Amino acid sequence: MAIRLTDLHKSFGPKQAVRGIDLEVPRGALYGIIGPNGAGKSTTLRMILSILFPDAGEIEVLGCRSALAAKDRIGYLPEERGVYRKMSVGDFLRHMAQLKGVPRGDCARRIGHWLERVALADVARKKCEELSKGMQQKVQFIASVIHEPELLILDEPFSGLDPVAMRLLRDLILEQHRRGTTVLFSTHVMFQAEQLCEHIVMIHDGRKVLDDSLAGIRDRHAPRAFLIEPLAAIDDAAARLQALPGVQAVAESGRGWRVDLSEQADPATVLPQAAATLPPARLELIQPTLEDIFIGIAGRPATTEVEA
Ligand SMILES: Nc1ncnc2c1ncn2[C@@H]1O[C@H](COP(=O)(O)OP(=O)(O)OP(=O)(O)O)[C@@H](O)[C@H]1O
Repeated sequence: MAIRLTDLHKSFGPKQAVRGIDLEVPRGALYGIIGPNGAGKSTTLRMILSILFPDAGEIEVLGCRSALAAKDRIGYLPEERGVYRKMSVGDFLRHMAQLKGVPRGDCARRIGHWLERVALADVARKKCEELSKGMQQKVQFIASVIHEPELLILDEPFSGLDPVAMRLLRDLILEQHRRGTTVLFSTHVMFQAEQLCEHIVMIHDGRKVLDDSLAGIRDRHAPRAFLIEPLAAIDDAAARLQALPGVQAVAESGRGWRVDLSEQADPATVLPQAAATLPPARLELIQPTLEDIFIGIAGRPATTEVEA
């Protein structure tokens, strides 16, 4: 295991931020920790990194009792972005690389290579404060990988990035994963985890509520809705669909309707009935998103602040 957490607890005054989290991340895995704002993701990551210390529980990182003993083998992109504003980008990256044990003679080559990769080859001499927020984030990502860590921990790596930068970062994270780095990242934007991860850990209110491969999650959370687009317009189509046994709700969607099923209904029974009622041009099951699954577990949308 790259990371092993056992019954981890952390409170801030009366606030129980993390309440009994167990987690095992195998070496080489790509894990996404998801959950709404305030769920306890950053607190968990900070405890893994020994930035915070748990009130109770055990932590093992890369075979060590503490991340401090393995710090040169770990890369970290913190949620609160922090480049040295007055330093040039090149000096900042040189400083970070040397802190992590990159040989002096190899720093310039690695920095040049990475700045090129993130399309920032021309900013090495600029002061960090002259860069946009997204550019600073790319620079900070470089700082987290320049020493070729075995374990890479990224706290909300996509926040504040435009779609092009987001895609670039996603590709770079996948590349790290392919070269064997264990990657653990957090996000409150669930589709980002769906796009990237093979394994999802969902945290809600300081507790782990889901820990499974994406494939396993899909198997366990069968579709509970379908989309139907009729061949021809029919006036009372929505009412006809709503009248079918097992249908909970019907809502207009594009050229047709989204039909949500009640808990007991079997899609294999309802779909043929819907097709007979409303001959379809298109009829397909809607896979639940992680967001839907989260709502199913937590009973509320994932984007709201969760407080105890
Ligand atoms: N240093 C601190 N002092 C007091 N309370 C804190 C501190 N750090 C976190 N908390 C509280 O602990 C809870 C969990 O916070 P945490 O930052 O771990 O959540 P998160 O899942 O990372 O959310 P976000 O995506 O908003 O960062 C929140 O209620 C937060 O207000």
